[in-house]
Amino acid sequence: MEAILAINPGTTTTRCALYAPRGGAVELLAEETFEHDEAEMAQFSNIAAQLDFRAAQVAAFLDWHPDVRLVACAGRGGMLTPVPAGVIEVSDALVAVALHRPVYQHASNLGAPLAHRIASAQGARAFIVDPVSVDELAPVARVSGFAEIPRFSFVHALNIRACGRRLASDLGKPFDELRAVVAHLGAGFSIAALLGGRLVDSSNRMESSPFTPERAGGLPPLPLIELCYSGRYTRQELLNKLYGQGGVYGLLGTKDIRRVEAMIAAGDERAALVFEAMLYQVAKTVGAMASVADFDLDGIVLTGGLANSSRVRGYLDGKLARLAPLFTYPGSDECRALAEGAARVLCGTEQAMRWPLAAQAA
Ligand SMILES: Nc1ncnc2c1ncn2[C@@H]1O[C@H](COP(=O)(O)OP(=O)(O)O)[C@@H](O)[C@H]1O
Ligand SMILES: CCCC(=O)OP(=O)(O)O
Repeated sequence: MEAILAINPGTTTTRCALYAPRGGAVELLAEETFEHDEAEMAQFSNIAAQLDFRAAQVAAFLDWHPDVRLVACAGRGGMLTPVPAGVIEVSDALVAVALHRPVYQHASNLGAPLAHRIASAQGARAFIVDPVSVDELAPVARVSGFAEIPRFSFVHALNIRACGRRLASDLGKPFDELRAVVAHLGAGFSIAALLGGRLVDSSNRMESSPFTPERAGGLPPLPLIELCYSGRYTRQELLNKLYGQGGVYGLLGTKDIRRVEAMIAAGDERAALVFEAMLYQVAKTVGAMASVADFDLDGIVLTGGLANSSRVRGYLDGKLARLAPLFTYPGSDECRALAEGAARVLCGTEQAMRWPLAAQAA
């Protein structure tokens, strides 16, 4: 049976799924999540060094399904240089950038190399879809008050655009006419204004943004500069405090919001304050993105792991319901979104871009 393999490498997991293409849509055949504990990952000096380890797991997953013939592999795209939204065909040059010259280190940089390796072995095509380096910021959104550091985009483009498509379909509206704010609330958050199918502005984990279960979010710059020069921490220690060990983890010692809710239920007032502060910052950022849309919205979408929580939904509904109708699409089915991107290319409804993209080659 013909199938598309989707590969989503995350910090602590490698998710794989097989889908049968059905025109531009897909049907799930099988899925597997390989969990990687911290001790296991500590043996690798950097993300690129994890490639063989993760490739072996994806190969094992494929061995469990000998009846499928791959027509395409779609990997989650990484922290590349800025690209438009859409599907990009993976080439040797793209693999080299993702592995050796990414803009930042992130597990998603392995999506292109993994897809390319497996597709090449099976004579299939390899793609990445809506990588986290999608940058469709409007010119006005790029200007900061410091010429050397303009605003830029790193965003959960894959899930946010998939949610936009789903909202458009639920509202019976074309995607390219949709006006929405989508709040992706996972281990990291991205809150984006999606106007006419474009991510014209978004909060960015690298700059001012709400704190998350594991990321510190936007911090006052002057104390941060002082801390950088204080000698108290190495560069890597500070980076870890901002990404991975910041946010709720740094404040309460857990990244699991279900545990935080249990602490609140047991009467922990500090946990209640931190939980509220995180969502208060989310609501403020949704409001900012609503202003980008001139407060003229078809809907606000809550998605990602935190959207499973009725306490999270209740708080944000109380703050935001007057702005626009709220829609909840819990979790993030990124493997399906990857496979759907590949399926759209295979059936000819979307063209894959070639790397290097025209703007980069110029
Ligand atoms: N039912 C739930 N209630 C509250 N929080 C949840 C629930 N399910 C998942 N979460 C939280 O969502 C976060 C992970 O989100 P997820 O989108 O799965 O992560 P990732 O960004 O790694 O893909 C964790 O902080 C987790 O505790
Ligand atoms: C949006 C940048 C990529 C990112 O932070 O992804 P995760 O939250 O999935 O780690």
